[in-house]
Amino acid sequence: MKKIQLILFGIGKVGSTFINQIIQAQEVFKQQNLEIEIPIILNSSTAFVKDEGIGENWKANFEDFGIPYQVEEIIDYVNSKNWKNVVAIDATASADFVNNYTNLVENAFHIIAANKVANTLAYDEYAFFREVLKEHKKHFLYETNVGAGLPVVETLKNLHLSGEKVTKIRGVFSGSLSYIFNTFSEENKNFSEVVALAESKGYTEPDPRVDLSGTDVARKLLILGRELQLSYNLEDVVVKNLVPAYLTETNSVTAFQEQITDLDEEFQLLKSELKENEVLRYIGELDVEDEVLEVKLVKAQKENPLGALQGADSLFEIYTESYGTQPLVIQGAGAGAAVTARGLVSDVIKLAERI
Ligand SMILES: NC(=O)C1=CN([C@@H]2O[C@H](COP(=O)(O)OP(=O)(O)OC[C@H]3O[C@@H](n4cnc5c(N)ncnc54)[C@H](O)[C@@H]3O)[C@@H](O)[C@H]2O)C=CC1
Ligand SMILES: N[C@@H](CC=O)C(=O)O
Repeated sequence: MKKIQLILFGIGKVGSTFINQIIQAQEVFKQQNLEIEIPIILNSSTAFVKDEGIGENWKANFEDFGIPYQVEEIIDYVNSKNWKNVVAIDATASADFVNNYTNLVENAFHIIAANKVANTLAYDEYAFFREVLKEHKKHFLYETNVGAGLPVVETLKNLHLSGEKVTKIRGVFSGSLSYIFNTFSEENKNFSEVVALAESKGYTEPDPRVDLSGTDVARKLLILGRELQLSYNLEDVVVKNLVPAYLTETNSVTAFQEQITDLDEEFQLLKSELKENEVLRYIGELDVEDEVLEVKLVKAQKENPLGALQGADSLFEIYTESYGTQPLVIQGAGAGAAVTARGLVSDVIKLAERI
């Protein structure tokens, strides 16, 4: 039996769903000769440790027996246990936490991340971390960075590494914005109400401005570009920001949520300009040949693939030399705790096959 210890950073919507999926899938893991445990769970200030695995009562135990921690103490503790296969799961959205990645890898942790920050650092830092991984022979998996549980990163990587020339990637990369524009186009609700609904369903980032500003889609575009070994930076992506400057940086998330009604009038106007068979779509496009990375709001006809999307579905069209005029298409729920957590579990299984 191969034993794997998961150290879970971030027990919000995705992290807590991940714990429950891991607990519920124990029998399936056993059939694959795997014993997968989560001995440590952490939020930004508190850790709960149980060497044999946290078990079903983890929430109550975290509240009752959680202790303050420093990441360095967690690393020392894990080292003292001599566990053979240790994986840090990053289910935070934290840029600060990413500063620990190198230290974790140097201390024998593999990393699986839903957090997109490490893959969108300045190119030099991104490349440096790849070197650290190579030097320490550790794995870093992040399928959920793009399209939540959809197999986008691996598909693109496989195409590229098999010598297929990818010419363009285009689509609706944001599950939350897909949901927002689907609902806003079809229902008689203010834009601000629809954003609040998307937040309540767990589709947005912890700070919804990361979605509405285009940053989340720009990150995904950059991550895909870097899978094609293109050394772009976030600044290379031309982005249509839906959040006005005065709501972008200076206000807290709560203050933004209180002021988001300021956007209602502008979006109502945009909606009134739509023809009957049109919907708004926030799309990403990477044109490899023309070196264009762009995130923009467009009008799409309901009967074409972009316009026909439902719910929080994302759509990725990959154009290559072999998939010329008819692209390879990956479509499905692009956000939500259940699909994202399952994507993390699937990365754990992939990692287990490699170690
Ligand atoms: N919600 C979704 O549909 C998807 C989310 N993701 C990514 O998953 C990550 C988590 O998203 P959610 O669960 O929705 O967010 P969330 O806000 O519900 O949870 C984040 C958790 O991280 C914790 N945290 C923050 N800083 C930390 C630190 N330094 N150390 C340890 N814990 C820390 C917070 O206390 C919170 O428990 C984000 O990076 C997001 O981009 C990726 C794909 C889809
Ligand atoms: N907020 C993101 C979640 C997945 O990455 C999105 O809306 O797509």
